[in-house]
Amino acid sequence: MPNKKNNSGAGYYKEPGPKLDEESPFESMMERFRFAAEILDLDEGMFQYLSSPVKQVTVSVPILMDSGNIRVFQGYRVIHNNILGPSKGGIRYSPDVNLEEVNALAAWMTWKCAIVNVPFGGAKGGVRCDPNELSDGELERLTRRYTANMLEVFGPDRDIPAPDMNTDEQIMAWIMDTYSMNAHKTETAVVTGKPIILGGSYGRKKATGRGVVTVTLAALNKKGILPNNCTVAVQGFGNVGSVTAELMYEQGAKVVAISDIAGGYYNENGIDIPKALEYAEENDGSLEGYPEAEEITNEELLQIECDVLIPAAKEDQINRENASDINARIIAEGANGPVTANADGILESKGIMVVPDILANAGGVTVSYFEWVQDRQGYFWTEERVNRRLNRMMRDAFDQLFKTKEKYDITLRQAAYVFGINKVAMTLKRRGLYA
Ligand SMILES: NC(=O)C1=CN([C@@H]2O[C@H](COP(=O)(O)OP(=O)(O)OC[C@H]3O[C@@H](n4cnc5c(N)ncnc54)[C@H](O)[C@@H]3O)[C@@H](O)[C@H]2O)C=CC1
Ligand SMILES: O=C(O)CCC(=O)C(=O)O
Repeated sequence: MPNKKNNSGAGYYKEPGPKLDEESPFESMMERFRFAAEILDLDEGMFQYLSSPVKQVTVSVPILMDSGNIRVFQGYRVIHNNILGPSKGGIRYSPDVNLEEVNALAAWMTWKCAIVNVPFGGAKGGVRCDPNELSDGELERLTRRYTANMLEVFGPDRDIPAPDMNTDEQIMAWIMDTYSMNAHKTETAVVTGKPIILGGSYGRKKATGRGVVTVTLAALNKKGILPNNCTVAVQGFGNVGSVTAELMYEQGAKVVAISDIAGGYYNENGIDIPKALEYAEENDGSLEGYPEAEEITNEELLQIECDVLIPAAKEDQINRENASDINARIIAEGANGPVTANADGILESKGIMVVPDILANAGGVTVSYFEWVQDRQGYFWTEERVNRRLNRMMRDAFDQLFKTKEKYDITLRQAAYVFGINKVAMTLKRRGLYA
């Protein structure tokens, strides 16, 4: 018999786990999880099952640097849950990567896959490094050694990585090749976000941004705002931010601000996004020194008066310190975890509609799923077919969560957690782990 939840309230669930910062990504995830657990009346056993990662792997990644010295990096992979299928999630390279962050990102993948209805569990990985300080050769050796140390974790039926911050299709190609060398056969489906020539999917590169735009348009529609009559600010100009800015621009929106790690650029008349893309392309991905716009800070970008704010860089950008200064009508979370749990209530009280990360940026994993399907079938789709199916799945997920929001009279974020967690819990019950 399942344990029955006691009735001592939300505090009951706060018991286990390490002491965390009030605004840590993991604590933000758990805060929302606890809320959804109360609504769903999850019993204690189910609560603990769904909040505990299935597997946390930490590896040392020693590599030979170009200098001839050995340097050892820390690598992580967390499988949060695999009840819906093999676990899925990106790999990030960043000096900030740590186990607690990866735990949060892996759990978000679990709820995200459930929301868009792809048959995957949730995982995430990373290596604590500054890729800007590594040569191409060092980056390749790092990726291959990390993959070699994860051979027992990764696998097309077990756990399938993909790109995330500071990782790209070349890094996915090295992962695929290292895994295949060890499997003694070419195993394209072990990783997604690969180059097309290696079994990648048309549309994957732009999929996350495309999905952000699909749900942003749906949110604008709910607010009665036309896309060609709206202003947009985008934080982050990498894979997610640049594509989102480009596609919103193509929709006729006025993109008034963009930024990257070096700072932001503002033009009240709208930034010419194709020009900005060209500029970044010519400057190694950086917007630094972009002309035809006023320089602003990332903090100022977040406070710009606009219809849609799209944080597409990293976690914890909108928090209890600055949430009351946000002047957008809609926030569409391109990044994972850009708004902390402490900011949720402040944004809600200001009437800002937040399209949460686990819905808004799910286009990436959706097309990763298409890529995995194509690799396993050895039959490849056109870009038009990928984009059409992506738009439909994102739109369906938005509508489903909107219904859940209305049913419980909660925010869209709360609805996303309720829907995702409920689906995983129901699947677990059907599979009979409790028997
Ligand atoms: N690549 C993908 O398919 C997916 C990415 N995401 C999430 O989207 C976010 C961005 O990922 P990508 O675009 O792939 O990474 P990326 O590495 O391609 O780009 C990151 C961008 O953010 C900027 N940035 C970094 N730190 C910043 C800071 N402190 N302030 C302002 N800008 C900063 C960088 O300069 C760069 O322009 C991450 O949270 C990632 O987890 C979510 C779903 C899928
Ligand atoms: O494409 C994927 O499999 C995962 C993308 C990802 O890491 C994310 O959605 O946060």
